[in-house]
Amino acid sequence: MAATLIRSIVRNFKRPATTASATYSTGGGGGCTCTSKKLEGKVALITGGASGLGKATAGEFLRHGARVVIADLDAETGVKAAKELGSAVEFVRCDVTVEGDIAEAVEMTVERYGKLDVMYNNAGIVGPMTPASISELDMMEFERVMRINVFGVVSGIKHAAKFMIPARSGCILCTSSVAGVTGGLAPHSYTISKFKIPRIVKSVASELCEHGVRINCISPSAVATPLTLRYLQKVFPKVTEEKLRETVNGMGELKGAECEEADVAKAALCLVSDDCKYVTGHNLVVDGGMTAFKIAGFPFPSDS
Ligand SMILES: NC(=O)c1ccc[n+]([C@@H]2O[C@H](COP(=O)([O-])OP(=O)(O)OC[C@H]3O[C@@H](n4cnc5c(N)ncnc54)[C@H](O)[C@@H]3O)[C@@H](O)[C@H]2O)c1
Repeated sequence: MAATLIRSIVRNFKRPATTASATYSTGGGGGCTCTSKKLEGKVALITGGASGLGKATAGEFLRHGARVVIADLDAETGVKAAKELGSAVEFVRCDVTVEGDIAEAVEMTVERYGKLDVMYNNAGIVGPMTPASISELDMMEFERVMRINVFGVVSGIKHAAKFMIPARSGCILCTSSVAGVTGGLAPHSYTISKFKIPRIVKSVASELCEHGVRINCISPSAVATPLTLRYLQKVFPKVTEEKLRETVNGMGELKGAECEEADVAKAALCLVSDDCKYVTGHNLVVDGGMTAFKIAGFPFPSDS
């Protein structure tokens, strides 16, 4: 993700990004255009829900009738986000690298609402952008990224499953990335951590199936969120949010479509709602065709 963005930014500083007119989603801008509420009466817990994709998904779940608990490391942003989103949202401070925090967030949700229908393990970090070479990888940093992006996800699955298995219902979602679909899009630590998520999901789905519990993951391409901006600014300190949005929107292969947080949120909604009641162990890639691209002139040169 990060390396592709950097290449794209460099290209875009030289030539203006193609302007696109539509979005990946049909509703655009985060508003719900449907008439039926897909999560009416459901209770969802979202890690990393204070910002970016987690916050956008919290908003989408709310619009569809869910009550949402945001679990995040950043208490200030989390409290602000919960206030902004409304009274059906609560914040709980939680560090996903601490198993006890996850266990408490799940227990608190079940105590308060009597159940847990949706567990969304979304919290993640990119980690350092450098070094580029595996031969210089900082193993402490590698461990830190794995602890948040992998340990945190497995821990979230474990503690949600404790309630969902006896309830014989529930749905777990995890965030991977296109960086976990094809190599070379992001630093090694991030890439390795994201490659693990679809495999974890397959492994766990094989057990949870027999309890009527679904588990899937979602793999977005680059979206203009605080995470993307923060990390790009480490390489290009002058990159603005506007420039980032312009660049991200020029990255997908799908013509006439722009990528927004809402596209990921709507795909997440689809996976956790009954629209996908027969889908489990799946990795839904939301990338505007980025990982399905065709190399120009291959296999037949354009002038043949
Ligand atoms: N933005 C993108 O382009 C993109 C693309 C593909 C995948 N993703 C993935 O989507 C997820 C969300 O990313 P985002 O872009 O919304 O980022 P973001 O930085 O906007 O939000 C991530 C949230 O996770 C929280 N968090 C970080 N460490 C935590 C911890 N130890 N415990 C609890 N919360 C913690 C942060 O406080 C933050 O609120 C991540 O897993 C990321 O890898 C993002």
